[in-house]
Amino acid sequence: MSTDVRAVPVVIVGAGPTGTAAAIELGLRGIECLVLDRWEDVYPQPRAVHLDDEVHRILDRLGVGEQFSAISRPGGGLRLVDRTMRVLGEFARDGVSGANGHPRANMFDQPDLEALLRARMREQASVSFRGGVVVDGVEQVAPSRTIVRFHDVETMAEHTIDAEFVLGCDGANSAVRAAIGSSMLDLGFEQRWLVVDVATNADLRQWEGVHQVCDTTRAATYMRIGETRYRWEFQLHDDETAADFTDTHRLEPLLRPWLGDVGMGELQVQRTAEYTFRAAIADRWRSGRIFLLGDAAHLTPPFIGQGMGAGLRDASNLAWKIAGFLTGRLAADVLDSYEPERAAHARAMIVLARRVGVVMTRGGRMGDVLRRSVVPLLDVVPVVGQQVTDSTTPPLAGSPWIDATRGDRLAGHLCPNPVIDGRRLDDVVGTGWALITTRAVAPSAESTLDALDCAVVETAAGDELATWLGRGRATAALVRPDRSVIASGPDVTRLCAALSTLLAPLPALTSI
Ligand SMILES: O=C(O)/C=C/c1cccc(O)c1
Repeated sequence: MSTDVRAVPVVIVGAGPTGTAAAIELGLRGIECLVLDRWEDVYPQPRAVHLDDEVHRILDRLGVGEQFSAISRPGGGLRLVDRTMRVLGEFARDGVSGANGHPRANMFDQPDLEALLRARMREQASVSFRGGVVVDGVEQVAPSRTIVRFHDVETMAEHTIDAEFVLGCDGANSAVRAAIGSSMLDLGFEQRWLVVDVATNADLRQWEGVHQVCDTTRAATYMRIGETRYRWEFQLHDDETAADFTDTHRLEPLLRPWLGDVGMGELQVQRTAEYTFRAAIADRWRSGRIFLLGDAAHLTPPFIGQGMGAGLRDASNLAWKIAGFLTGRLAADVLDSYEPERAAHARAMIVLARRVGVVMTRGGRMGDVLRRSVVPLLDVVPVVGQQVTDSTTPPLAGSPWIDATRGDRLAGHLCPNPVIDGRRLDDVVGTGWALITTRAVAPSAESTLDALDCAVVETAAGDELATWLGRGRATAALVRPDRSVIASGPDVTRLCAALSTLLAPLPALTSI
């Protein structure tokens, strides 16, 4: 056993997008953390392909938003088609979302995004990364002390480290989840699908959104994810495996409906792989100061492209809370808000994805007939109809850190991100708290907010923010570092008072 026991405030297990995002968020707040991963480099194969405009804002806050725009391609939205490609329903997402300031659908190749995140993580002075290691044990020995044991894959040298917090971002087979005795609750969806990634210079001339083929005999998904990159997914029959589709003769009949006059010889098949699409959520996301994030906490079928985004939302929800606690500015109860806020949101997105999956794949011949009326179906199932159409995700709820007292119409919602004097609100406000108000702030409240390091954004009638406040029947809104509204209302003084009960002032700078 090595004797290199040392301590670090936060250990992050897993350097996928969720773990890296959490590390960057903590690093930007000066929190020391150690990130451990089985691999030195990012996994080179394509996987997730879509993030929405809300999650693009998270990437902005991490400092990789512009780079992400450069490696991603705006998507056209979602189209449900039958097996003859007749359009059953279309949910267009072309154009930039007014609220968030980014394309509502962003298509990309996961290794490209992971490379950006890794590079950004390495820029954080307080973050260390150790690849080529496997975590063997995570044991909380005292309320603020967890021992993480890991070994070097190459040398087999064993190490231990003390952490105050451990973030399990270690994926679907999470060792951290097992260590805290949490189990995945099956939410009733499990299907084997074939995933086919193709590169080609040929233009397939298809609609630029995601095509979901609703067909009980062979449900399928097609989408363009880059200038020269395309993704197909096909439900596998019970007697099939991905190995049956490695040669182009077997693949051609599957791809042909989208190829027009493009020949198979013009396509480079980058990868065929089998995935089991599941809907599941962890029964507990936390034990003491050990937390689960990303696929360790939830598995979302890919039919609405919300799987990876859920992990980035977890990181964005939790990191400021841990940093606030470790710097003494937030009380420990802020940590209690992570699981209720994120579990309810993740579950809603899983259920929505599962419903789209069911519409696509189940019901036999009668199901095919019913799917012809899928548009009315989406109208009558509000969560599917409204969310698939709007591409907005549900407001956060369920914790005292969202003060959704009766009548507060904005609490839990993301605040908009308009351009103010040439800069987006998120750039103006940075990584901290903000008060958005249509009324001038009284000097006493202003000095309170200043001591709390809470930015004040005054907005005038006719501005986008003022219109948003007006729709919420509020004149001011208090916005958390993750841009969710904690409370809104007509009384700035009450909001300031509320913030002072939650947030300690910045420590005064001591002069020498
Ligand atoms: O609703 C959208 O805009 C995108 C949906 C989507 C994205 C990626 C993969 C999918 O199967 C669906």
